[in-house]
Amino acid sequence: MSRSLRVAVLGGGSWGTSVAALAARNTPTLIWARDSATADDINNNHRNSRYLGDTPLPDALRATSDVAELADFADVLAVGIPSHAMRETLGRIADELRPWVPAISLAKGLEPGTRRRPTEVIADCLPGHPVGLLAGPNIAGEIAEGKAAAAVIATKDERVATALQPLFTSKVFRVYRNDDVLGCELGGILKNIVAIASGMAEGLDVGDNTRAMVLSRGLAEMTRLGEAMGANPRSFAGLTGMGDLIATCTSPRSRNRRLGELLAQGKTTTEAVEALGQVAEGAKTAPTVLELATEFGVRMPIAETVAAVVMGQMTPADAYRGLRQVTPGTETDMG
Ligand SMILES: NC(=O)C1=CN([C@@H]2O[C@H](COP(=O)(O)OP(=O)(O)OC[C@H]3O[C@@H](n4cnc5c(N)ncnc54)[C@H](OP(=O)(O)O)[C@@H]3O)[C@@H](O)[C@H]2O)C=CC1
Ligand SMILES: O=C(CO)COP(=O)(O)O
Repeated sequence: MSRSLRVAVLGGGSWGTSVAALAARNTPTLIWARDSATADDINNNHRNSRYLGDTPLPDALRATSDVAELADFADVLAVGIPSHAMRETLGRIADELRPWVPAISLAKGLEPGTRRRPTEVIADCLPGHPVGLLAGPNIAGEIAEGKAAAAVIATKDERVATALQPLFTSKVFRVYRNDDVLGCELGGILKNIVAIASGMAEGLDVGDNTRAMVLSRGLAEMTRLGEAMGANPRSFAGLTGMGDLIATCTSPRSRNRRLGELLAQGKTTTEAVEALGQVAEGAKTAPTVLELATEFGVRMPIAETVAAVVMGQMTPADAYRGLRQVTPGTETDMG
């Protein structure tokens, strides 16, 4: 009988660790954290105290801060590095990986400067490797605590998706397949921007009706951009679109939503990011998405407004005054 596929996770933050914990319950799993103290904490205490507090991790999960050891171990690579640092980190492992190893992105942001999606960055850095992503409404702390959820593995290759599905599945974590990589990836990336708007709504106490408007119209502009870029609009109604939008916009544990709240309290973006101590991809992604919107000729008033706030060009209160002033078109045209 062939041995089970070994999962290597690049990135020892909250999501990389939570995904590694899922995999470690099914198959041998090794996680790489650049900070050796994090690797030691996982190996010795079965915790990642910095990112997941006291939540216990499986005893079987092993950690390293040596990329070569991770590359040597990998039958499957899951990449849990924030988008802005993914290229540099993959560059350290690219030559060491066996060429057939599939690489699955866990990230939900665009690379600043290039506007490339994480799966595109992976394809640039690991040419020839099967590429895909895992996404959905998955607030890391909840997954690590064993709360029930579902996600999607998106790849173009059905056989790869089918091989990967059981590695991350548990009794309480259901993994679907979708071949619309673009749509699934954009859902996770774009919802972070709407989550910042939702956090600002919370901080400004504008009310639940206003927040529902922002979520619905946010989903409309996410879908509009996705469709213009060639994604399947139905993906935006699924787990990686509406599902993740609802989780991130409503969860007090979402970093993007918290960023919005901090901005509404009068913090600058730099102060808010520092106060979070964890990545909130929407802050860098919002201005980058506007470049895509221009390229594809799509109107994105919510992204425009969030970008103006994170760049310090508008206050959250003015943003909400502005959003209320958008001239409504036909709803189903998503205008
Ligand atoms: N947390 C969540 O609920 C979810 C997050 N995601 C996505 O997962 C991705 C990873 O985020 P997440 O784990 O949450 O982030 P965290 O902020 O929890 O952790 C970030 C991790 O990335 C590492 N890192 C940061 N900069 C670099 C760098 N320059 N080189 C190498 N490593 C670096 C950090 O290392 P160090 O500790 O040494 O700084 C840390 O291990 C993001 O794209 C996020 O949107 C997706 C689904 C759920
Ligand atoms: O993507 C997420 C949940 O699916 C996590 O969102 P935050 O990065 O806002 O915490």
